[in-house]
Amino acid sequence: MLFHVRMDVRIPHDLPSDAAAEIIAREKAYAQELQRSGKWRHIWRIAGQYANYSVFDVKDNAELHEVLSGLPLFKFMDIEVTPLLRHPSAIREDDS
Ligand SMILES: O=C(O)CC1=CCC(=O)O1
Repeated sequence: MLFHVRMDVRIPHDLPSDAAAEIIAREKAYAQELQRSGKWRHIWRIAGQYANYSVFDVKDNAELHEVLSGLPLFKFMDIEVTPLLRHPSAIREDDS
């Protein structure tokens, strides 16, 4: 199943910068591993915001929840999920 996900990152201003940097480094490694696995299909920075639009390809809602709740930045994020399905007018064969 495909899901469009918006993540807004809100790291508290009083979090020490070395702690923030460590979490961000773990977030990057986690995200890149999921991209290599094919579960995290796209990640795009939203221009001018500490936020991204992503597309996940996972088995079901439960797997999406597991993936998202495992994000090192999870507790500092607002996350909005939109389930996707193939549009009847789509012509790309690999978009389903
Ligand atoms: O910077 C972000 O948008 C948050 C994030 C998600 C995966 C990642 O590496 O950073």
